Amino acid sequence: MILTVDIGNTRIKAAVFEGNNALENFVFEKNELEKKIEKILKKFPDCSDLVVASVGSIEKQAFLTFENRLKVHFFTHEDVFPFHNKYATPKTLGIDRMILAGGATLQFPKQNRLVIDAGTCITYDFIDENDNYLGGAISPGLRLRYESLHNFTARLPLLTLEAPDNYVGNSTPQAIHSGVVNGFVYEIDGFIDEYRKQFSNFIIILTGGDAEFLAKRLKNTIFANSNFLLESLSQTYQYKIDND
Ligand SMILES: Nc1ncnc2c1ncn2[C@@H]1O[C@H](COP(=O)(O)OP(=O)(O)O)[C@@H](O)[C@H]1O
Ligand SMILES: CC(C)(COP(=O)(O)O)[C@@H](O)C(=O)NCCC(=O)O
Ligand SMILES: [K+]
Repeated sequence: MILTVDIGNTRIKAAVFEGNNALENFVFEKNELEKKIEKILKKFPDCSDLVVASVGSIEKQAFLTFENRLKVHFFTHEDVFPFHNKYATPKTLGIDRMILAGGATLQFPKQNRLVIDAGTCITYDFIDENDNYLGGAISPGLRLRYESLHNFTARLPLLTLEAPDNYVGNSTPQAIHSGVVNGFVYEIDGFIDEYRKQFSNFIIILTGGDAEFLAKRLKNTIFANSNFLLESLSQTYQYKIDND
């Protein structure tokens, strides 16, 4: 039994896995890390490994306290991954993107794959059928768009996510919802269309905190799996153990 922990820039997500089965999922804030992990381990005392991917501000030292109880693995660029990294700056590629690429390679063998993670940022990652990680794109996520409109202007209010009534927003709030939500949806559909021009066939995996909201609004039909990063963490860890 393993406990996987994904430390993003907004929230921490965790899940306990028995083989490929997620037994329970958890979401919490950075300041609750130690307390929450204690609680999870109390509930699942059979966890033998704690596996972490962090792009947030939390480093390996935060997990030292658990090392006398279970095996702690904090993923880094030094680990073995199931793909060939063709990024021009492989050492700066986000560990979350490497884990997503690892999971996509292992779960969908011998095909082109596009992974879209709609989290704090939207990340696009493309792994071709020969398991070459080619790269992708990084853009602001949904909440980041609402927050930056507010933070970098004098007159725009901070709004929370709401589906716009219309493309033609007839008030400040409706104009912001239209711009943020429609811009977000058009961007992703637009990217998918561009990839389709370049690669005839690929599967699309959509994940991240906004995946569910997004999936039903896209022109392209995509199956959303909010748990894909944690599943990938568990699978990439197993791959690492088998190939070290
Ligand atoms: N309770 C919540 N707190 C913060 N963001 C949330 C929440 N529920 C949904 N979201 C959405 O999730 C996105 C962040 O996704 P997430 O996958 O948690 O990010 P990260 O992995 O970067 O920490 C935000 O854009 C926001 O719209
Ligand atoms: C792009 C990211 C900030 C996304 O983080 P997230 O939205 O998952 O919190 C993260 O993958 C990162 O810090 N990447 C480093 C730069 C790169 O991947 O090229
Ligand atoms: K992301």
